Amino acid sequence: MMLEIDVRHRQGKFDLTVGLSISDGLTALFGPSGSGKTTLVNLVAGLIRPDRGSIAFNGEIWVDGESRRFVPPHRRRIGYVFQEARLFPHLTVRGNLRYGARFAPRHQPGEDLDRVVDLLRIGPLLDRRPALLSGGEKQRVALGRALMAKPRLLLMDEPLSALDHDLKAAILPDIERMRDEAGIPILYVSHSIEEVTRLATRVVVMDAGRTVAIGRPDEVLAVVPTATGDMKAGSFLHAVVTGHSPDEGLTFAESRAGPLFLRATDIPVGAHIRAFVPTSEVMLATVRPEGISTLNRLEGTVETVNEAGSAVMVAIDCNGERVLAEITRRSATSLGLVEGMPVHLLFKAVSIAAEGIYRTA
Ligand SMILES: Nc1ncnc2c1ncn2[C@@H]1O[C@H](COP(=O)(O)OP(=O)(O)OP(=O)(O)O)[C@@H](O)[C@H]1O
Repeated sequence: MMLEIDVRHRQGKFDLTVGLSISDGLTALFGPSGSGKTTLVNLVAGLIRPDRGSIAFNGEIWVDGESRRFVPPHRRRIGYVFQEARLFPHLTVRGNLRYGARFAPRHQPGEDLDRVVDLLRIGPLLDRRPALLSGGEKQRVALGRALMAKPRLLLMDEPLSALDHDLKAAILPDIERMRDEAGIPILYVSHSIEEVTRLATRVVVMDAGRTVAIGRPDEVLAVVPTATGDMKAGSFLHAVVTGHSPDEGLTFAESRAGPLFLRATDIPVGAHIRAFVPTSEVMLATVRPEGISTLNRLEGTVETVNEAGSAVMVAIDCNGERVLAEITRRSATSLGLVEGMPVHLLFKAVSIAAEGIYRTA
């Protein structure tokens, strides 16, 4: 499958200009609030008509400004799952699923109910009405209802953001199965690095109506837009929470790179986390520093030294964890940094923002 998007659309002061090809798998649209993710999804769904440009799916033109062609939403055969499940309250789960099948094309029967029920583990819920379901169960049924229509493309706009952490964790494997077994391409909007790293085969990072990075999650998520819309480069350290010290306002964690001291969180001991360390916060030293307040002190080997604008980006391998440090050219020269050189890394506990610490399992 290939979805080709080349559109320009204005909404008040907001201007979206996107040229993008999306293929099979789960493509995550990621970016700060107001960056245009929902607008892009609505353009693909046919809920908004772009000012200019075209959208084509497998060569079938859905929108084209020049020829004024516009295929209405119900003819595109797209499944759409929103933040809230929007189930019919008067129908049982089975009734909601069967309703979805009514939108399957005439010449093709709807998806097999048993298969969808198995895929999403909703068998025990079939005779219940939505009012008696938990948030996570409702969302699973909404996914099932979308699948029953045999969509050619599934759009999911923050489908898990209303769920608490445990419900999210329970439903993520279902979405993975949908991605891998149902074989339907998915365009998935999310704010959560945790969801995106786990689910996406490809990530499109958006900022202010533009695509600013496209690639595999591990390639592009080292550059994350902040809530203010700025781009912030950094690296993720994977660690396990080992303890808390509320009096000191600290959480302790252990990573392959060494012990980490983080701002206090309520993530339980034993949980796996990722901590986003901004490149600008990492200091480098060639000798072990003594008598300083900085709590995080790691050791590693210089992997690469690359010029990045007026600064230098140094990648350091810390026992398998890769940390990026941005330093001035002057510092890089005075330290004599070269590949293979052992270095000490320092960053303060407070240099990792609370929202830069994510639970992964
Ligand atoms: N109907 C509209 N008229 C004018 N401006 C609009 C309209 N709808 C959305 N916008 C603006 O377009 C921009 C993009 O909105 P959009 O909802 O696509 O962002 P988003 O990335 O999905 O954000 P969020 O993550 O908060 O859902 C925002 O600045 C928003 O205020």
